[in-house]
Amino acid sequence: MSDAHTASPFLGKTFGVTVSGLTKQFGTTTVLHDVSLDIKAGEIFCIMGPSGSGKTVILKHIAGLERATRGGVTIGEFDAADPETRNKVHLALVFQAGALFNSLSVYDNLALYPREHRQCNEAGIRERVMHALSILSLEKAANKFPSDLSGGMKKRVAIARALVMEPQLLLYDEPTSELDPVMSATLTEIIATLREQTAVTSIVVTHDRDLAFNIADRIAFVMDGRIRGVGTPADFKNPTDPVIANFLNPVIDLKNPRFKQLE
Ligand SMILES: Nc1ncnc2c1ncn2[C@@H]1O[C@H](COP(=O)(O)OP(=O)(O)OP(=O)(O)O)[C@@H](O)[C@H]1O
Repeated sequence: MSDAHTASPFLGKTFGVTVSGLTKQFGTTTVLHDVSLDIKAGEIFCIMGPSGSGKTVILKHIAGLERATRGGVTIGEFDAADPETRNKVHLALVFQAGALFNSLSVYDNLALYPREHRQCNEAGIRERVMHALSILSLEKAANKFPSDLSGGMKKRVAIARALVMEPQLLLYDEPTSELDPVMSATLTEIIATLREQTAVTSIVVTHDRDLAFNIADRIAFVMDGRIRGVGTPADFKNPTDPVIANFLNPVIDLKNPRFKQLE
């Protein structure tokens, strides 16, 4: 069995992701410069970096939602930009906004994908939906509507919905944004537990230092559309690169002209 296909209780397969020389231009602006990453099957891989550095654009290329200007992404042996790949790889996205349908109950939000894809009968769908809800401790919320839920619960529902798709690759964009510290810690545990239970490859775009350092097998730092460093959390405990060090432990200098207006 190759490195790209380790056992997963879902479909018996999970996938590594290779980003090769990925360059992306929007109009005349280049937002990704020759980005290369080798994400192993079953790994929790975090992508960190300042706002606007290109993290979400990388994630969108992995999800097949953007076309590369040069270079590309493969998921296992499949080209991420090929629409057929979505039929071969179960990929689920947990986006910043959660994107739940407000007119549908939590249960129906989760049941939507298997119903649309006619994957099983209603009894089978019920089993999958309730299993996903139980992993996220959401059984009691099944009949509620998104408007009745807190931000943290909506995030958990979004993850449960992704799980119903039986993903082999889970992509998270800022999973802990807008969450209080306790809920952030809970979510961190959930992501780690899911990987333990399902061996799913998880790619997490985040600003959240605690999240990344607690769950990542490896972290990539993206600065101005370029990879600045890749390593384990231990590698970055005391970073030698001053740019990464300043990102992780910013030194606020109130004499800096940027703060003049505050005086
Ligand atoms: N569809 C688009 N058209 C034009 N420019 C875009 C588009 N999508 C992203 N960009 C630009 O690409 C750059 C990187 O954006 P991206 O969303 O990847 O940043 P990010 O690192 O995820 O930031 P944040 O942490 O704030 O979410 C930004 O300058 C953004 O304005």
